[in-house]
This record gives sequence, C-alpha cells and structure tokens, in this order.
Amino acid sequence: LQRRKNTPPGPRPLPLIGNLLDFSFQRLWLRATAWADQYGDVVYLNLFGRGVLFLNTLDAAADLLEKRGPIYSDKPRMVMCAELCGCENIIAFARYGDGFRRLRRLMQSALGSGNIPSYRPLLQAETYAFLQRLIDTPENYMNHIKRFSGSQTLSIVYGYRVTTDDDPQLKRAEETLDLLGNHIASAGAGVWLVDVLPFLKYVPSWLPGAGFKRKAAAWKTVIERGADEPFQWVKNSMKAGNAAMCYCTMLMGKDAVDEKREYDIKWTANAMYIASIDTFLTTMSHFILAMVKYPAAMRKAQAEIDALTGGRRLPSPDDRAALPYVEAVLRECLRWTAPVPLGLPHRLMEDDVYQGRTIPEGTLIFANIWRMTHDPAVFVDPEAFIPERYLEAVDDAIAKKRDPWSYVFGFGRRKCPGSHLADASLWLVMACMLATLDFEKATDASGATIEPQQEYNNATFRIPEQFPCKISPRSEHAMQLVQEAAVAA
Ligand code: HEM
Repeated sequence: LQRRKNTPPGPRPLPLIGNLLDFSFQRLWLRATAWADQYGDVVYLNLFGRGVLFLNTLDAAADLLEKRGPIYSDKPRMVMCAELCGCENIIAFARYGDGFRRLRRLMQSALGSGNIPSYRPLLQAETYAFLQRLIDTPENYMNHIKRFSGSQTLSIVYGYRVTTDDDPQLKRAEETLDLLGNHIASAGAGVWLVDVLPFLKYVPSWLPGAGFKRKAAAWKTVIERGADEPFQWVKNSMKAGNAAMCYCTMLMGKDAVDEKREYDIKWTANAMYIASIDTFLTTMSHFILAMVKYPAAMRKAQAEIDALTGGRRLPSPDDRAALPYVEAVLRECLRWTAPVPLGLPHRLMEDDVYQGRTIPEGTLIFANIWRMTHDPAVFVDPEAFIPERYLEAVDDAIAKKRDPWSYVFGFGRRKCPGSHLADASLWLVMACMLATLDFEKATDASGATIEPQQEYNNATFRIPEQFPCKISPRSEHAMQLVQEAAVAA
C-alpha cells in the first residue's frame, strides 16, 4: 500500500481500492478543500494504488509545478480518450515531450501578450453583437453567453463569423464539447477499463465486451471532423483570397507551410475552442451572478465608467488603465469564480521528495485553485464578492498571493496559453456590459424577490445552471450606443 512509503498526509486508504470511497466527483474541489483544512498544504490519497496529490497553496504549487516543471508537466496515459478516441492531438491531453513543446510554442507565438491587439476588432464585433442579443432577449442570457463564447472563439481561431444560433460550425463545436464532457470523459471521471488494463486496446472490435472500441471508433470520427471542417474552411478562404485575420491565418502566413506545421496548427486551433468555451461560460455567468448579488459593486463600476465616457460612447481597451475599479471587479470575478477549481491534472514523471515526504512516480497532481482563491488567511470573507480588496496598499508578497492571475490559469509549463486572450476579452465584455446594462434579482408573480441559487453539475468547470435574474438596458441612449456599435462592427 502506498501509505507505507512515507507519502504526504491524507485520509487513510483501504486495501486495493485505496481512497475510492473518500472521493466524490461532483464538486470535488469542496472535498479537496475540507482535506486541506484537516491535513495541510499538501494532501495525498490513492485510487487503486495510483497516487493523487492536492497542492493547496500557491507556494506548494509553485515549488512543484513551476520550479520542478521538467518532471511535473506530463499528462496521465488515457488510453480511451487520448489513444482510441484521437484526443492525443489536443494539447490538453498531450504527453510531455517534443510534440507537446512544438504545439505549445505555436500557441504562444500567436497568443502572446504582444499579439492580442491584433484580435481587438474581432473581440469588439463579437462583444457588441452579444450585447444586442442580451438587450433583445435577456431571458435567454445563458444561451447568449454560450453563443458568445462559441462564436468569439470561432472568429478568433478561424476568422469564421457565426450569424445564427443554429450555425453548423457552432453546432460542430458543441458536438465535440458534449462528446468530450458527457461521453468520453464521463465514465468514472474519464477512467475506462481499458485505461486500467491497457492491453484491452488490442482486442478486436467485434468481440463481445469490446463495445468500447466500437464507441471509440465512432467518437474518433466526430473529434476529427471537429478539427478538420473549420480548418478546411480557413484553407478554402485563404485560397479564395478572402480569409480574415485570425489565429490560423496568422500562423499559416503567406508562404506554403509543411504538412507537419499544418497538422499542428489544425489541432492547436481545435484545442483552443475546446478550452475556451466552458471557461468563458463559467466566468461570464458568475459575473452576472456577482452583479445581481452585489449591486453596490455594480453601481460603483458603472459610475467609474460613466465618469470617463460621459455615457457618450462604449468603453474601449484603451480605457483600461483609467478604470481601476472595473479592473478590480474583473480580478474579483476570476477569484470568486475559480472557473477551473482544481486545474487540469499533471502527472509526476519520477519519484520525488517534498517536505520530507515521498511522492511516487505516476501520481496525479491537482492544484487546488479553489482553496487558493478561498483561503481566509489571504482573502477576508472569501465567499463575499469584494473588489475593494485589490485596491488596498499591501506589500509585494501579499499582492502576488492576492492576484488571481497568479493561479486561476494554472501553473508551470502547462499554464493556460489562452490567458492573455481571456484577459482582453473578459475585460472588454464586462466593461461594455457594465456601461450599458443593469443586472438585478428577478421577482415572482407576487412581486417577491427571487434569490439566485447556484447549482453545479460539471466535474471540471464551475458552470452554474441558469438562475433567474432581470437584465435591462440602463437607458434609451445605452440601447442606441449598442445598436450603432453592433451595426458598424
Ligand atoms: C477564463 C478563462 C480561462 C481560464 C480560467 C483558463 C484556465 C485554464 C487552466 C487552469 C488550465 C490548466 C493549466 C494547468 O494544467 O496547469 C488551462 C489549460 C489550457 N487552456 Fe485555459 N483558461 C481560460 C481560457 C482559455 C482560452 C481563451 C484558451 C484558448 C485560446 C485556453 C486554452 C487552454 C489550453 C490549450 C490549455 C491546455 C494547456 C496544456 O495542457 O498545455 N484557455 N486553462
């Protein structure tokens, strides 16, 4: 049993199954945080003998995932998801090595902070269209956010503009996400029998009991189609000479690219839309929730914007430095939401020792981002939405611990490559929503206020179910500004 090897503290495992009974795959971040309170900064469990480690502080995550990055950046072998269903081409599932480094470099070259200004016109066009839809049918706000995250991503990645809710490329993106989240990765949190007994990969598909292979073959077709179709669309537009500036055209350049580079561009493009849709959905729906629950913060942010623009125009990215309270609202929103509360698991590549305890090779490492963003020692009243906490003067060490950018995007060599893009896009959409819309609690037929309830049914992202709320334009003039901007974009 792994406990005998002087592993870090954690709940006592049972023979063979280890800590299986301690786990809950729904809201695992809350369970992991309760373990942190009981056992400390680093907590170790095992599942059928395989180690699972939770890093509960910024220091522990930095010590291992960043300073010891060369051995903490691998991904677990996922036979069903990665090898049989073809997801190994998607960077978030790629094993650590040369192929992974190639994909990473490619993404960084197009998504580094220096490239973000070139995406501005696309971000603005998508933001204005989204505001218009919110004004027209506010009761469908969750669908509008979904459509915004999907169409913004298709536009940035492929230069493809979505014009209707049932757009075929949007449907394709949704199909891929549904397949990944609800089918391939749903069985026991993504673990299939073939992951435990990899030799099953070689059994013929027609054998009874090999249904997983037939499923995998069908799902692989869907995954590949999700990557091929939009990429082929960009290539055709490039040939026709009417391709828009986007991630793919930026990397394809004017000269012919070799087959390998083209393959890498296609799959990183695919990874981008998979990775951005649910994270945006989670963050933006929590933003609305925060505005509904904390109207004083909303009013303060609106007053700051009005003082700058005089209500005569929409805020633009150039206004950012002049709007410190709006900046604090964005930071608090990322902290309060913690969109990916346990990050994505890394795999330790060799035995390691930390704080005198052994961590065995193969251990899955989770950064407990939820705990870091809700640690009462760092954030007073962590459950409350308080943007003012970022405006206090504090020393550098505390400022780093309090800065959500230090952890909500993960750590080390696998840290989110889309963080600069997410930052620019979220700032713009939130500033424009604050400038033009009011968010309030809904009322029922008798006029009584309905308190929004948060329900979460996703194991990886904190996507809330739609909650009742009232969204309305701040004024006739605000409506007009949105309309003009949406038509002009
Ligand atoms: C609010 C928005 C977002 C949040 C909070 C977020 C957060 C994260 C986190 C926590 C990880 C795991 C990092 C780790 O393993 O340590 C990650 C990975 C990733 N993210 Fe994001 N993300 C966001 C938006 C985006 C966007 C817009 C893109 C694409 C343009 C993107 C692309 C990716 C990719 C490709 C990975 C996998 C990286 C790898 O395994 O090497 N993300 N993200």
